[in-house]
Amino acid sequence: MNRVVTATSLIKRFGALDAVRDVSFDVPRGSICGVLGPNGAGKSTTLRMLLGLIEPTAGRIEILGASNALAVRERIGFLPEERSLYRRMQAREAIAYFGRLKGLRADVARKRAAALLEANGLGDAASRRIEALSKGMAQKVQLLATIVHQPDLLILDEPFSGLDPISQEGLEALLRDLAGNGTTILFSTHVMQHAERLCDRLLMIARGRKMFEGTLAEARATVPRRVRLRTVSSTVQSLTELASVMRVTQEDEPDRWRVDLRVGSDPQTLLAACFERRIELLGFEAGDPSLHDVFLHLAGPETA
Ligand SMILES: Nc1ncnc2c1ncn2[C@@H]1O[C@H](COP(=O)(O)OP(=O)(O)OP(=O)(O)O)[C@@H](O)[C@H]1O
Repeated sequence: MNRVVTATSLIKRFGALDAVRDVSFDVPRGSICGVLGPNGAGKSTTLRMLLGLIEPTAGRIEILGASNALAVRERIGFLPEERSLYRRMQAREAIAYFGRLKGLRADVARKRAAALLEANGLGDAASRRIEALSKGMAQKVQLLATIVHQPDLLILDEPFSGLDPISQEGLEALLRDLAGNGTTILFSTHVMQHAERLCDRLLMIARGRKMFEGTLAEARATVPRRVRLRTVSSTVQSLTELASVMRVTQEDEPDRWRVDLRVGSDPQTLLAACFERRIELLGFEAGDPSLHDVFLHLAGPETA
């Protein structure tokens, strides 16, 4: 695997608090990788260590081939959780300014800023001050400022927070475009649905510990599959070697059952067993577990 980030046994203590406890993970080149976890899990602390903003208490980081992000800062874009654009600057100038900070020539930075605004539906906002933009527009401008120097690696801390659903969709589309053009993206979120739609890879952390690292399919495979059945035949209760079977207690719908498959059983095996035992099915629905289900399963209900 061609990796852009390799973090090994990262630990961060703040006084008596273990904010990050022995977390290791990789970010493959070209991937969209989500760092998931509830508030206080240690996501921002992990990203800040990668960026060289805070020193790990222990552990090793390799980022774009360097042991310290500051050595490769021109190749990294970072959107912090606390948004900060100079409110009196015009949108185009604000983006160009960040480009200049990353080493672009003034004329190149301005040209790119104008092109980015245009390409992202904000052409009309180019000469408006940041303070005159809506929150969603200002956030988009800040993201454009983060990518104006065309970084190889983009790190975003909670990029979706504070955006309405339409702006969230717009941001998802922009991130997909960037990834399609070869940018590696690492972002933190506590909203599982964004990760579910966007990510190739996931890192789940809870209370500073890594709970899972891998693909979406691998994450889903950690949870026993659940099937929702409809049948009036109570023979369904005899399927105990395959699953734990519970009637869904709704008086007006006595034919509904929740079937939690045992490890190693899959919905096809269950379906075959139903036919074999002549259980007449009125409904059979085998949904994928959501990332929320995966998180609850791995980290426990009190963490989600
Ligand atoms: N500079 C600091 N000094 C002391 N404690 C800190 C500091 N930064 C973070 N913490 C603590 O470390 C823990 C992890 O915080 P962190 O910000 O990494 O969580 P997070 O997963 O990003 O949460 P959120 O989604 O709320 O931003 C929290 O208990 C937090 O209070």
